[in-house]
Amino acid sequence: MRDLDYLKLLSKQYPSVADVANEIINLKAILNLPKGTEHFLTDMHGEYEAFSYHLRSASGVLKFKIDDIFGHTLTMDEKKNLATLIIYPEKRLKYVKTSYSGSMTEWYKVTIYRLITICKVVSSKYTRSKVKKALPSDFNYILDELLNIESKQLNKEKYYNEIVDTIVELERADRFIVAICGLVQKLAVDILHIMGDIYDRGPGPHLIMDELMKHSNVDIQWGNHDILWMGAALGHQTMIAEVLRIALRYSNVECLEEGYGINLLPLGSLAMTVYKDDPCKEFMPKVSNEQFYEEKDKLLIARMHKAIAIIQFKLEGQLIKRKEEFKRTDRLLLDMVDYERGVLTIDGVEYPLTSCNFPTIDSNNPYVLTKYEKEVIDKLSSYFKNSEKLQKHIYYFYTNGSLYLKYNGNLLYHGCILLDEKGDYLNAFIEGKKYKGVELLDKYEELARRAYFTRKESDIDWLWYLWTGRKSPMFAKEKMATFERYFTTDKKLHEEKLNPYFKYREDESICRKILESFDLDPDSGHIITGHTPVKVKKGESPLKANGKLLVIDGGMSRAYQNTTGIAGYTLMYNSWGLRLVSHHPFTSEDEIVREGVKINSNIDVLQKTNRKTVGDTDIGRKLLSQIDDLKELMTVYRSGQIQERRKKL
Ligand SMILES: O=P(O)(O)OC[C@H]1O[C@](O)(COP(=O)(O)O)[C@@H](O)[C@@H]1O
Ligand SMILES: [Mn+2]
Repeated sequence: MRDLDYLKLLSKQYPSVADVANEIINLKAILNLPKGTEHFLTDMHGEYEAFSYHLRSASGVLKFKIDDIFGHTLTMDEKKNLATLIIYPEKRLKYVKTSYSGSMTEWYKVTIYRLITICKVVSSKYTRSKVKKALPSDFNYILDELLNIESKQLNKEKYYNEIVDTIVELERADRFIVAICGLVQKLAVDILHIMGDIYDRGPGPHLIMDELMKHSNVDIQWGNHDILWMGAALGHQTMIAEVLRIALRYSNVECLEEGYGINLLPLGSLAMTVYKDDPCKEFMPKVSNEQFYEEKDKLLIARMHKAIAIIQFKLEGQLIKRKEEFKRTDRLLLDMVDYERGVLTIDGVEYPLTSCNFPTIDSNNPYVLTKYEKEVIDKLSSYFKNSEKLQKHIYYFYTNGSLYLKYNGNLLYHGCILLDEKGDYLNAFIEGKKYKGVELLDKYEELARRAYFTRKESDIDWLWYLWTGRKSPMFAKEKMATFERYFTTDKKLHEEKLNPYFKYREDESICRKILESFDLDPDSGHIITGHTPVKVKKGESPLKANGKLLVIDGGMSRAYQNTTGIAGYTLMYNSWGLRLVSHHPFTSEDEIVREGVKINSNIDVLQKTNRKTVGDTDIGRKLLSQIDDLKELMTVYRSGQIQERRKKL
């Protein structure tokens, strides 16, 4: 029996038996709608165009919907063109107008009828009120009418045709098509799960963030690269240096300067002064669009890249020394360099450095910044802290993100659950207490949130730990061999050993144990993760542990497509089950608009179940408990314990 005070409160919202009955009927009806489609994306690494394509096309699912709806009544080309229009309506309309030889009036009418048909199908999964809320304001009334009448219904056929004819006559067809295509995109997916690593390597993470913030239903599982940016945005100088180093390594200056208004001039001046005669060959940017860069531009970027890398190594050293708890003294590499002989000594073995020009390093005090370096990093950190856009994006990470998520029976996280060599949960001591498994993740999340609220450097240091620490579930590797990768050639030194979890994730019993420890059903649940690109080229499968665990990082990041051999995976979980889609490299929007979408996605059906309804989901369970509350309210109304307040007629 619910508390009477609680029911009194509820009675304010539902003041009469009739109101309660209406709501119960409404909720029960919702429980029987098909489960909404979940769309999982991971490791976008700044690839805005590919991301946007996935979002607009629901990762190829729209193309399949069109096939289902129109079957053989349309040709393959017609279906392809329709899909292209829905994905890129503005650009495709422009293209059609210049290339179509028939009557445009006819084209508009036929196209609008087809779009309405598709829209009806994708909206049929939702309540009328949810669809109404999603309608674009310009065409709210008209779309509501068109979606809810049958064109063949007696007396309505003329009315329906009249609406469509008038839209075309009044030259509103372009805007109407753009609006309805946007609606189809929106309704095709109910919720978007982003499994982390939006940032670094590619040019457009800020654009991805803008797009996500427009979306109505998104959750993010923080990736190590996102955590890095979260720390940088809070003004943490070590992480700012790291963010800039990676950006310069991939010559992504635009994202910083134009996207976030971060002025790189001070760093440029430092680089040109301090490294003016240094060829900086280890720091040449990785650029795929070579032709846009002149040699002198590349050299400038390389020098800035080196300048910030050295600042990063120094600041990291300072952090490691002040934070003994992180147990990271193995990374105090600047102490291990003989600056006269140009060698690095690790565990008694000497490795020659590829170059040894360190004009800002005092060999007796290698971690101290020069006055000039300090001035530059101070300025840069004020730019990061004052970038309004960056601050908004990071706030969004905190409000819509978490370290892991349990959703409809599945467990979602970016990297790993830390295990030891024996496959048991790895213990970690934090602030004097021992944690492992779920508790460890919860503790890390608490620390990440504390950093945002206190903004104390010693708290923000924990974000750095999550970026690269030995026991970080997002990084999941023993160390980050950045210095060695720049300055030594010995491949053994470049290795970054993965946590034993990556061996055990192939083991079904371990994956089941993990699901159970999160209070999830190991029979029906799945673990869904990103972080490690699946080397499809070498025969690796994204399905591990008999399909209990899925790794959906297939390399949306262009920089990793050579390793993976594909352009990424996306996962869809609709009312029929889980479907994994693999993608061929994204070419360009213009090419797709011209040539039409390619049918290049393979779909593997992982689980074909009876059709799931909202009643089978987490939301469904909440609705069921609301129904129970309402039933009790009805009982107390009837027994007179609470008075009904009937509306006056
Ligand atoms: O390939 P890049 O851009 O040099 O980055 C290499 C670094 O990125 C990392 O792989 C981390 O990034 P991921 O989370 O994408 O794996 C480090 O372990 C490694 O040192
Ligand atoms: Mn990652």
